[in-house]
Amino acid sequence: MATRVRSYSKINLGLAIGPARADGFHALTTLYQTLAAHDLVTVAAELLAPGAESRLLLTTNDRRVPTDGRNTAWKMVERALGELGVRAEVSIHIEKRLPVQGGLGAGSANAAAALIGLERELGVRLEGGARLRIAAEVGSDVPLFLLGGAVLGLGRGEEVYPMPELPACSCVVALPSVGVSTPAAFREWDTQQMQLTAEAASDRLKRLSQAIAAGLCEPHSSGVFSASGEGLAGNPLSALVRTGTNAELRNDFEEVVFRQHPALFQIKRTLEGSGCEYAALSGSGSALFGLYRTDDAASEAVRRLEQLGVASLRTVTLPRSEYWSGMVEQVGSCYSSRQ
Ligand SMILES: C[C@](O)(CO)[C@H](O)COP(=O)(O)OP(=O)(O)OC[C@H]1O[C@@H](n2ccc(N)nc2=O)[C@H](O)[C@@H]1O
Ligand SMILES: Nc1ncnc2c1ncn2[C@@H]1O[C@H](COP(=O)(O)OP(=O)(O)OP(=O)(O)O)[C@@H](O)[C@H]1O
Repeated sequence: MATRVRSYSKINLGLAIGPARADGFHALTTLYQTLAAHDLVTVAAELLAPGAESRLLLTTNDRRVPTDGRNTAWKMVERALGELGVRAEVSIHIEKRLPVQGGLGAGSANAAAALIGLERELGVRLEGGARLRIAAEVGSDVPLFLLGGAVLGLGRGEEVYPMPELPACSCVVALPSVGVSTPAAFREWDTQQMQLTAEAASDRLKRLSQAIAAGLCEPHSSGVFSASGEGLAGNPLSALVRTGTNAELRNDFEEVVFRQHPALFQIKRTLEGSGCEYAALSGSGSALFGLYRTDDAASEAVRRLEQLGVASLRTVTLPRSEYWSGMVEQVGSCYSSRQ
């Protein structure tokens, strides 16, 4: 038997970049939201006798994905076996459906999915704190995938806090053909922001935190919350975006990435057409997303992107309960392609 795990993606509803830290990372405040669009990660694992060496085999349908110790899923499994103090033979197959270097956290999600598959296969579960710790060692974006739904990311993005559920809504992700390197985007940010004092850089983080808190609080504090509104109307996501748009909900990477790739700004404008609640770059890009009030509005966005010659995918935002309920499936053979 093997375990197949839906390795869901994320967008960053807002992302503020703070000062560069001594360890080479940047302080961040970000609001992650998981999406239903996913890769498939299939794990088969068997315990080995004490004294044997662990054996890992990683395969994938995408030539750009490393199949050795550089792969995020490999790193995660190696660390998890070490933490559990066991030896095992582990096969991982990654069926890539999401873009590589897209800003959708696909590689990071693969790492979390591999851990979840491994635990299922071995019938063990790492303690919660240890899971988050090794996830953070593998990458700043990995821990969010151990929570799912709407997640606040602090520190370098690895310090994660579950936020109130935001109801699912239609999402269109535009997939420009360029890839953006995350470290290069951070370096470019530093070059552009050299004149900013550390205090001013920290203030950016605070302003986004305040926008998130104010937005998530608004439907409750104003007494207008209603589940009966059409699409996004009257829900906390809508309130967040409405409050945030007037304040600080944005992605700082846009300042860097749009300058280097002006076509991406054009795509954001296209996503912002009728019925769009909010559109932004995700992470360091190159993917951009738009959130829509209705399915018709999302279809219209896809059509307009097609006219521009830009590929896209239609998906929905994935609240935490749905993130976990549909994630795992037991399969007969490791590489079966049934979905
Ligand atoms: C841009 C985002 O996708 C936003 O969600 C993430 O911050 C990136 O997370 P990730 O891909 O998991 O990134 P990591 O693998 O941890 O880091 C890759 C590289 O990006 C830079 N990096 C990353 C995160 C951060 N807070 N500051 C940084 O400066 C560092 O140069 C680091 O070596
Ligand atoms: N499991 C994996 N899947 C995809 N890429 C991987 C994986 N493991 C390592 N990599 C390497 O990581 C690089 C970035 O991958 P990824 O697709 O996660 O970027 P991303 O979508 O920009 O993620 P993020 O939003 O976290 O910045 C790739 O160029 C690839 O060489």
